[in-house]
Amino acid sequence: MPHVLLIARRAVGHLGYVSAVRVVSVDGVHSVQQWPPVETQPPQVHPKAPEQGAELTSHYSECFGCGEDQPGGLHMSSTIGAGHVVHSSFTVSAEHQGAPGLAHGGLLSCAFDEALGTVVGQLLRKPAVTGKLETDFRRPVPVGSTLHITAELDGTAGRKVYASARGHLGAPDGPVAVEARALFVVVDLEHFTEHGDQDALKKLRDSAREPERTDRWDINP
Ligand SMILES: CCCCCCCC(=O)SCCNC(=O)CCNC(=O)[C@H](O)C(C)(C)COP(=O)(O)OP(=O)(O)OC[C@H]1O[C@@H](n2cnc3c(N)ncnc32)[C@H](O)[C@@H]1OP(=O)(O)O
Repeated sequence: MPHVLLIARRAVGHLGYVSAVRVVSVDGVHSVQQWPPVETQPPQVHPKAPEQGAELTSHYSECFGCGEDQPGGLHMSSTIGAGHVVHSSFTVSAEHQGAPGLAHGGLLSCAFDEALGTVVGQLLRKPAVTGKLETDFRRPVPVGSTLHITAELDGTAGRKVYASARGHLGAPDGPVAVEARALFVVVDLEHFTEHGDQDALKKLRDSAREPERTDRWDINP
């Protein structure tokens, strides 16, 4: 099935910043999508965002995506890249199978949610949650392989943050197996205090007081 993906990025004068046009051709049927779907402003990286090359620690030890205390989790690791980019890696294990020997698509979407959430949270340092996540599965991802995911901030529009990511199979320059785009929405702390687990939030808040853990609380409590 032929897929053609073309991403063109341009500055739109003083009105806005990013306009990426995504052209997809599937079996001769063409559809043109603009990404981000609305006019956006350039992402404002927080002055306290980790510097390029910084290896990120988990924002919450029980997070399914990156938590070290989550035995069934994805145990993803991430590093800050150049510009508005975070590099993450995810190794597919037998627990992540859908078909025999192949990663489950939902698990792969989860890995992208994590990678995209990481670029948003770590670079903007505002609590934000996924509002919409769209994933294109382009190649099967076998058990034992590692996906090298590059996630990038594409722009902001008020509380809306747009980010996209590509997952390369086996190596950072390997073939693209999965792509994803997401809308994150910046939320107040009440989002977590009203709907989340109060005890776990208190534990997280307390651990954020430890000097080496000050990175945790302001990202995604
Ligand atoms: C470092 C961290 C890594 C973590 C990675 C993992 C991240 C996650 O998985 S978070 C968990 C999954 N997500 C959630 O549980 C979110 C559940 N949803 C919600 O709480 C709410 O719907 C929420 C907060 C997204 C939006 O609600 P609310 O705050 O009332 O804002 P609302 O006015 O509806 O939306 C804000 C804007 O976003 C737009 N928007 C919201 N959802 C969507 C959507 N699905 N599609 C398109 N636009 C949307 C709205 O149209 C609105 O746009 P505008 O400002 O132009 O009017």
